[in-house]
Amino acid sequence: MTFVLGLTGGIASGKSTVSEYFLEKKIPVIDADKIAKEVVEPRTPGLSKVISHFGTSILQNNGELDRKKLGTIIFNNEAERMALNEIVHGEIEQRIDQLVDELKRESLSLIVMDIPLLYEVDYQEKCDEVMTVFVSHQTQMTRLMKRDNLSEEEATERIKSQMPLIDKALLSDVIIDNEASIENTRLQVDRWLSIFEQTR
Ligand SMILES: CC(C)(COP(=O)(O)OP(=O)(O)OC[C@H]1O[C@@H](n2cnc3c(N)ncnc32)[C@H](O)[C@@H]1O)[C@@H](O)C(=O)NCCC(=O)NCCS
Ligand SMILES: Nc1ncnc2c1ncn2[C@@H]1O[C@H](COP(=O)(O)OP(=O)(O)OP(=O)(O)O)[C@@H](O)[C@H]1O
Repeated sequence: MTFVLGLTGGIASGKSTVSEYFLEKKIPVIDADKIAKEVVEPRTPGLSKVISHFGTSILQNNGELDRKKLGTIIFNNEAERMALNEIVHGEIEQRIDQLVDELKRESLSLIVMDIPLLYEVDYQEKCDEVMTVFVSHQTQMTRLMKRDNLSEEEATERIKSQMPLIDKALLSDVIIDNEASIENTRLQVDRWLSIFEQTR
């Protein structure tokens, strides 16, 4: 039986940093952010629906989605965020389910689903365990502002648009503390993997 590990956390808490490590270890990772980008590529039904709702002003000159512009709209307006979620989440979930089915058919022992909004969309039901990548609010703010070049206000809005990270941590089976170095974080993942292998 393939074990499905859900990987979640808050915006900029370090999910990609952890999923890159799983990939280095040759463990397949389904990346929800990547799938979310694919469903709104040029000439997709997803992008057409997004344009119908948000208008052509959310496009760049080359016809691609202006992600920065759409981000500014949805992270500042709950109704617009819910509208976008309503448009794209169905297809994202279908693609994730399809990938999980395909990987399960390969009889792999472990696969990882990296889903930022895992609890928000109730995907814990589809996981054998959930791992939350946790950092303090201050660290999350600092890393988010630096990585995405955001003001304090913009970073706060983005963090507030998600379930509080502490609630995700409390709901999850495993917490990875990503406050210290990346090396330290990797050691915690190693520990989980070694327990996983011993108990299989
Ligand atoms: C708004 C968009 C265009 C901004 O694109 P951008 O390239 O700037 O960011 P990216 O997609 O890399 O997302 C960065 C992070 O933002 C957070 N985030 C993204 N969408 C949402 C959302 N709808 N609600 C809350 N947080 C979100 C996640 O933590 C994600 O990891 C994009 O995030 C998007 O299409 N979101 C809707 C799809 C979605 O819910 N994605 C989350 C994974 S399923
Ligand atoms: N332990 C760490 N020490 C220092 N910087 C870190 C650490 N972990 C991650 N970072 C940096 O913090 C930022 C956020 O990390 P990462 O992109 O992995 O988060 P994420 O949870 O995948 O974000 P998102 O939800 O936006 O996709 C990145 O710039 C990353 O390089």
